[in-house]
Amino acid sequence: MSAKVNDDLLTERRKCEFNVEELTNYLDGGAQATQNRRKLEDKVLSTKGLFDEVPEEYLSHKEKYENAVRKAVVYYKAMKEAEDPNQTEQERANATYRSLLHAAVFKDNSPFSLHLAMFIPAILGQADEEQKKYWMKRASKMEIIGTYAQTELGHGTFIRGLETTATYDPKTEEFVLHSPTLTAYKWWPGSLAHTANYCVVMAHLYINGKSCGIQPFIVQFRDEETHQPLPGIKLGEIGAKLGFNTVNNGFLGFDQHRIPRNRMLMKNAQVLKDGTFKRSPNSKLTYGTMVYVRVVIVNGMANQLARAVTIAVRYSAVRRQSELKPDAGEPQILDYVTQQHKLFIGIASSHAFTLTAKWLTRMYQKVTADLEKGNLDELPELHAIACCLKAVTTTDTSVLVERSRTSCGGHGYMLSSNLPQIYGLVTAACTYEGENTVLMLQTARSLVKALEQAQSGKRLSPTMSYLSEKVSSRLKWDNSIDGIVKGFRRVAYGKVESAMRSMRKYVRSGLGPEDAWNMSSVQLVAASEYTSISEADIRQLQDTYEDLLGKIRPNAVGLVDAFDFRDQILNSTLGAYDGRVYERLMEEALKSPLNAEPVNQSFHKYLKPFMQGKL
Ligand SMILES: CCCCCCCCCC/C=C\CCCCCC(=O)SCCNC(=O)CCNC(=O)[C@H](O)C(C)(C)COP(=O)(O)OP(=O)(O)OC[C@H]1O[C@@H](n2cnc3c(N)ncnc32)[C@H](O)[C@@H]1OP(=O)(O)O
Ligand SMILES: Cc1cc2nc3c(=O)[nH]c(=O)nc-3n(C[C@H](O)[C@H](O)[C@H](O)COP(=O)(O)OP(=O)(O)OC[C@H]3O[C@@H](n4cnc5c(N)ncnc54)[C@H](O)[C@@H]3O)c2cc1C
Repeated sequence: MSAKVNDDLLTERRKCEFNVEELTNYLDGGAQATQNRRKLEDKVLSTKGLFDEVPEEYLSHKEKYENAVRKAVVYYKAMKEAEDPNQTEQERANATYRSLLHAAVFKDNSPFSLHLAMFIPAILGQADEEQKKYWMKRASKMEIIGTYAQTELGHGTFIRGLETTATYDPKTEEFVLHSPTLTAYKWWPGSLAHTANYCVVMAHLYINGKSCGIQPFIVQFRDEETHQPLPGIKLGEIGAKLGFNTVNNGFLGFDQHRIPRNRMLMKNAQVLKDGTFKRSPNSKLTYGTMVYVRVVIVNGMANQLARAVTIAVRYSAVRRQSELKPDAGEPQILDYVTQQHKLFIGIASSHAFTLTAKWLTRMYQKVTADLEKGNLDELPELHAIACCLKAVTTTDTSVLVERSRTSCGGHGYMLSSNLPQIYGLVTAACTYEGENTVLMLQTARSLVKALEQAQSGKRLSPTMSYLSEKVSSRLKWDNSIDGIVKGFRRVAYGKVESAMRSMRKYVRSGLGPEDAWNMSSVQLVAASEYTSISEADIRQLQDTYEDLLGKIRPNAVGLVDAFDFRDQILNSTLGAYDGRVYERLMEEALKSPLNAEPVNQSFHKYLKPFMQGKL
């Protein structure tokens, strides 16, 4: 018999003014997609051995990793078996697109995540047809496990500064991979330490002493039978982190490690047997895997933020605290407008990121299809947009997940709430796949170029067209959606124009272009994101905003129920559908190994002698 649902949550669900299932279907892309997703979740989550006997927060660093590998094997086998052969690739992708199935199994991400998130996309995007056929067969059947090894101890952002070398030896038709310094060691790649046995390595190619830029190489670094590191390979784990502690991030050093010529992924650039180098049509095509993951991250943020606000809103409907009016009893904390302010922006942002992710994915698919036909025209715009949206959505999600945590008081600080772990996952995304400041500056680079083109009368791409609109200096402000968008466009135009004016001022003062850029870089980053609008407008917007909070209030629980996360996926004492928060907090607390005995051995070993002055 299922546990009794909390009365306040029942009341909230009765008050909801819209059809929750309809919103769930919309988010999934239709009723059939909801059905597919739920069927997939039913199948996978009913698999034995997927969940932890002991909560992983009570395991050692080593036990956590070993437990995660145990679960990853079970999980990925269950996912493979659950796949519906009658579904199209697209339907299958949709079914997992919104599902955070892996989050039900891995609170801190999976030791296989890089295999799926980067190793396979790197092969798909960087291998020639023959290489793709061979490596995709092995990688998709999990015969090999891979990762993406680009970052080094000494370099992460500056790819052209990577020190790992790949020197072509035409006599043996091999590349010699070498880490000339400690800072050249690959450092950070997920799964690298003990899980994977192959990786795509980004290394500086040299032929006859001449630099041929950064190229991708597929490299085996562990024996497929014994899993021992191969000769000339130094491997290890980089240590405990804020989060991602079951992703097995590692380091790898090469000592004159030889690989055959056909291990350079040669879709874009090629090295012939005699060492002839055939350049890529655009050297930045080598960076293509990162563009893909930045697009995926936007959708991932939407899902993670939805998970956090579901937990915090349901908890806020159950938690009663303080007095809003004398003798009126303790209200639900969700009735405090400050609590609504903290949480409802998170609900709205998750929906905004979901829609943005769909739009960006379509743009990515179009540009990728054009690239296949040799048309690179829209690649710079895709890069600029992907940089901006990855940076903005990860920054906002980190802020909003942390706000969801602090809105739950002390219980939000419990690992059993799962809010700290979700924060650990999303805040990492502000750094990986391109540190956010660096990516915003890439976008700023495109904005400055676009404004210069607009000022010389050239047509701009759709996403930059706001820079060529002659925006009147006194825009008639109204708080309609259209009016607000126009306001933002005017602010955005002003930010770019001001940054550019600042750079020109520095150049006139005698600074070189690079120093002028650096001096203006705070403004340039601001030009790539949005900031405030003028004073007078704020009051009008504020009234509208507070009115909106009141309209959302009766639907808040319905809005998060519509995300349709199962309790296993929320994995939270505060966010379960039945709202039995206090019982769950106690159930989880009793699982602490410290509660196995009333008196811990440290009393007799240390405390008692200390308190009796004998230590
Ligand atoms: C798990 C829970 C969370 C849920 C989220 C879901 C996530 C899904 C998967 C998550 C799983 C695992 C997580 C771990 C994954 C993380 C893996 C990594 O971190 S891999 C390493 C990532 N590293 C980077 O991103 C490095 C960032 N640096 C760069 O990209 C480049 O160095 C640079 C772009 C900053 C500069 O490159 P550089 O060669 O120096 O170029 P210039 O600045 O000189 O010139 C810029 C010029 O080039 C164009 N350009 C740059 N990059 C690209 C590109 N990618 N595509 C196209 N064009 C590009 C740029 O537009 C400029 O053009 P101009 O015409 O000259 O202006
Ligand atoms: C959880 C996690 C997982 C990761 N997984 C992988 C992986 O699987 N594979 C992989 O290859 N890498 C991985 N990385 C590494 C990640 O890609 C790098 O950390 C990231 O690219 C940033 O590089 P960095 O750490 O060297 O920082 P740096 O590049 O040294 O940046 C440090 C600071 O300097 C600033 N800075 C740098 N350049 C500029 C500039 N031009 N203008 C202004 N400011 C600048 C940055 O904004 C930042 O604040 C992972 C990282 C994390 C945190």
